[in-house]
Amino acid sequence: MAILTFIGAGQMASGLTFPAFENGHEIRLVGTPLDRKIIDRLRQDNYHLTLDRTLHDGIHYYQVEEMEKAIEGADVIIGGVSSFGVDWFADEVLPKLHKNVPVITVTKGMIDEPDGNMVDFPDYWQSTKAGKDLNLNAIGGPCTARELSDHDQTWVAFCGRDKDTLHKLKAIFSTPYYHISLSNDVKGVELSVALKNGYAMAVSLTIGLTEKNEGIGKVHHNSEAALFGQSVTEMQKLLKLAGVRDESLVFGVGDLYVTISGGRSRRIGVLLGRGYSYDEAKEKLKGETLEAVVIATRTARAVRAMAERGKADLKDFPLLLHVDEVINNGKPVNIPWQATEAEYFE
Ligand SMILES: NC(=O)C1=CN([C@@H]2O[C@H](COP(=O)(O)OP(=O)(O)OC[C@H]3O[C@@H](n4cnc5c(N)ncnc54)[C@H](OP(=O)(O)O)[C@@H]3O)[C@@H](O)[C@H]2O)C=CC1
Ligand SMILES: O=C(CO)COP(=O)(O)O
Repeated sequence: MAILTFIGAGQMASGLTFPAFENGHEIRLVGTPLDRKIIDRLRQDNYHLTLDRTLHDGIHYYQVEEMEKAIEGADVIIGGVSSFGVDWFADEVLPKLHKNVPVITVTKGMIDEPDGNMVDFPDYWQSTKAGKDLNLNAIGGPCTARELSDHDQTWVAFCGRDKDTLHKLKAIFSTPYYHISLSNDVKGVELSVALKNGYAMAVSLTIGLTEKNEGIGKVHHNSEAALFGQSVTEMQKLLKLAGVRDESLVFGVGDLYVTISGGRSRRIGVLLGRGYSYDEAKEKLKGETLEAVVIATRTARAVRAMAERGKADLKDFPLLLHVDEVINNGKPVNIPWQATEAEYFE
């Protein structure tokens, strides 16, 4: 039995307690300063307010000021914040961790540098004073927290630099419904699953457009599939520009599928497709964790920076740049269909 301390009691970290608890481990779930109500309610009856599921009885719950107590004696630390909590995690959590205790995080996202270099979060944390000696790993791939909580068959990748650590982490979390591939291409896996958020929003524009033209509830799959293909093409080019391994794309592609089917990034795309402005859509989804807009903005900025330096061709990214225009410049949705046509000759 291992002691697992989850920091951040959002939906994903809390969903991950299911496989971990069922494998017999001691679970300590610590809320961030924003999770106070979630922890209060969990302490009453194990019901998680935003996950909308009841966690296993026997999990230990901690408010943020009890974090150090929860970290004491832990064998693994699981980071559960969203991309909006990355700096809080760097400033408030990393300095409290011991370098021989592995960390694994669920956070998806990336930071773009002025030259267009895209930095994944494990690398970002590793570059901080408190993070430089830590053993930082991450989870990427298609996984919605509620479906994992419901024991739906789930397939993810654990990535990190040390093979033995990854095998140890896999043994802790692996169950007959939680399937874990391993990779040491941290940047590849993490960028792939981050990029898909912006593209899930882009594909979902077609869902909203269909509803706008033909009525709510009307569904067409051709247009969704067309932009799915275009998204994969653009993601593949982005990963190539980032210099990562080809096989890491597959985790982002699976993630794109699940996010279009049932993610929060879908909801904003659908509203934009229906004709709401970005501000109106944001207002309608107030309180939701919407990472897609930040990711699409950062990715478009990175592509433009690389294009200025002659490293990328803007013509390769019509969908990304259109989404960026819609959310950041108020342009109406007008999918650049012609630009998605390609010619492939040997
Ligand atoms: N690796 C994987 O398998 C998967 C990962 N994800 C990713 O996991 C991350 C968390 O998603 P999810 O749990 O669904 O989101 P939630 O919104 O449920 O939880 C987000 C967590 O981050 C905290 N947080 C947000 N902003 C801040 C801040 N400024 N400072 C400190 N803490 C903050 C939240 O507090 P509060 O709840 O009060 O906002 C909460 O603890 C996301 O990056 C998401 O993309 C998602 C699916 C699968
Ligand atoms: O990452 C996800 C599933 O793997 C969920 O994405 P959303 O943040 O869009 O809900």
